[in-house]
Amino acid sequence: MNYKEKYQQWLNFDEKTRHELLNIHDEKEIEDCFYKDLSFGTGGLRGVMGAGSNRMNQYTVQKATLGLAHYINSMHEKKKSIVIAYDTRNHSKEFAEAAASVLCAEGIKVYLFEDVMPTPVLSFAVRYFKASAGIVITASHNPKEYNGYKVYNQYGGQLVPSEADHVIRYIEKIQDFSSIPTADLAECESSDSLVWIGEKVLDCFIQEVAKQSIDQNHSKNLKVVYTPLHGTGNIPVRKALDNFSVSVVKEQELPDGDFSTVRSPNPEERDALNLAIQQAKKEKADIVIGTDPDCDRIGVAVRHEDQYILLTGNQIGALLVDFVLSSKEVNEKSTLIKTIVTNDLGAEVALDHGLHVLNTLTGFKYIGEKMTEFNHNQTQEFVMGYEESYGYLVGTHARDKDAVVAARVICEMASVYKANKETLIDRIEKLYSKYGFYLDALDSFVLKGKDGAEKIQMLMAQLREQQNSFIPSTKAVLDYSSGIDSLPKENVLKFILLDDSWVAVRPSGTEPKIKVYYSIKEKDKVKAQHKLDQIREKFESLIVGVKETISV
Ligand SMILES: O=P(O)(O)OC[C@H]1O[C@H](O)[C@H](O)[C@@H](O)[C@@H]1O
Repeated sequence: MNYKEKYQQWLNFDEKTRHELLNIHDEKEIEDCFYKDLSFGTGGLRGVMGAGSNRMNQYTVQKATLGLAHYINSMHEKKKSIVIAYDTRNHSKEFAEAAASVLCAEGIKVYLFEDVMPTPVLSFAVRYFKASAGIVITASHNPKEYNGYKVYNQYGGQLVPSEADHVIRYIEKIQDFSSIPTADLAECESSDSLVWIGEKVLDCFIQEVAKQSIDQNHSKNLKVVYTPLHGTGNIPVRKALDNFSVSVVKEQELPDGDFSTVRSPNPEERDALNLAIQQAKKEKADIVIGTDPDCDRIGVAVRHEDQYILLTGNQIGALLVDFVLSSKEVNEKSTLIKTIVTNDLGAEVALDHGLHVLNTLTGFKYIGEKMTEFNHNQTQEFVMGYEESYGYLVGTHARDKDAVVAARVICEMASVYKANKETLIDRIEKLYSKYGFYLDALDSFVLKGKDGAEKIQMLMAQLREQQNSFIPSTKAVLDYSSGIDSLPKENVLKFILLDDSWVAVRPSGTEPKIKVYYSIKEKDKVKAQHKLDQIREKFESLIVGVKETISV
C-alpha cells in the first residue's frame, strides 16, 4: 500500500485521528506520516507523536504490543507477564495503558506502575517480578514532540537486534492497525491480570542503589543542586541522595510533558542545566546534577574556582571508573564495558587497575547483553558500564544505564574529593597528567524526513568512498558495516589517526541525525583544541554541503 492509500485508510480510524490528518495540508508531511511504519531503532520504537503509521500514537503502540505479545506467547512459557513503566511525557500513561490492554487481551499478565518511573527501575522490576519482558513508554531525552517504546527482555536488558528481529517479524504480520483486540482494564484489574505497582518496588531498587555506596563519610558536607528536568527522577534521585544536602530546582521539579522551562531535556545539550546552574550560583552549591525525563542519563556541572564547569559524558565516565576502582577489589574477571564511540580515558584507567575492557556498539542494550552473558557463563564480572552519551551503570541491579545510582556515586565522589580540597575538575586534570590529555566533542546534524534519511545514507557513502584520503593523517578506517571485532554489523565509520586520536561517524538510531564523535589525544589543551578545530572543519563542510543540496 502506498502512502496515499494508507492515509485514506487512517481517515476512517476515529474522529480525532481524522481531524488531525485533515489538518495537515503539506503533502510532504503526509508522506512522512505514512511512507513507512515506525521501526525499531537503537532504543526500540521512537518517533514524533501524531497520526500516521510512521508516528507514535495509540495504534502504532497497540500494533507493536500485539507483535510483542505474539512473540512472548510463542515462547511457550507457562506464566507470562510483562512489566510496564512510563515517563512524564504527554501521552505516556495513555500509551502504557493502551499496551496493557492489548497484553491482557492476549492472556499476558501486566504489572503496571501506578506512577511515572525511571527506566532503570523498570529494568530492575523485570527481574524482581520474574517477568517475561518489560516495556517503558519514553522517548528518553528527545524533544517534547517525541515519544517511544523501549522493550526489555526477561533479564532486564533492552532488546538487541537479534531479539528485536523476532518481535519485528510478528509486528510485520499484523496488517490492520484498527482492529487490534483490547481488554477492559478495570475488568483485568479485578481478575488480577493487571496489577498496579506501588512504592515497594522503588524502595527495593533504592536499597540496591545504596549497596553501590563507596564512601559516604563526607556526604553531609556537599551542597548539591538537582534538576529532574520535569522527568521521572525527582523522587528516586532524592531518595538516593538522602544523605546529602540537596536543593531541587523548583521550576523543573514537577512533571511537564512540554518541558516548558528547558529547550531540550537532554544532558548532552549545554543549556539543559542552565536553570540549575543559576540556582547553584545563588546557593554556592558544589555540584549541579540533572537527569533526563526517564532518568537514565545524567549531566554534571562542577563549581571550580567560582565557575560552574560542565563535564562531558566521557569525563564523567572516566571519573567514575577512577573513583569506583579506587575502592573496589578487582580480580582476573573484572571488566569495564564501554561503546566504540566512547573515548579511551576511562578504559586507560581501567586497564591500569588490571581490568578487561570490552567495547560494544552504541547503545546500552549491548552493554546489558554482555552483562547477561557474564551472568550466564561466569567468565567475566561486570564492574561498570558507560557511554559518552551520559549513561552509566555501577552495579548489576539494573541492566540498563541508571542515573539514580550515577547520581549517588557522583555525589559521593565529589564529597570525598571536597574533603581533600579538590574538585572533580582537579581530579580530571590529575587523570590527564597521568594518561595524556583527552578532548572529546560531538556534532549532530539534523536531517529530517525521507529526504533527510536519504542524505544521511549519501553522506555515509561519500565518507566510505573517500576513506583514507578524507583526513590526511588517517592510519586506518574501521568500517563496522562489514563486522569488526566480532561485533554485529552496523553503519559506523571510525577514522583512526596516526596519534590515536579518532573520529567516528554514524546515523543516530533514535533521531533524524548524523552524529560525528571526536576523540583527540594531545599533550595539552591548546594543541588538542587546534587539532579538533582543523578536523571538525573538514567534516562540517562535507555534511553541511550535502545537507544544503536541494532535494528533487
Ligand atoms: O542512536 P543515538 O540517537 O545516538 O542514541 C544512542 C542512545 O540511544 C538510547 O538513548 C540508548 O538507550 C542509549 O544507550 C544510546 O546511547
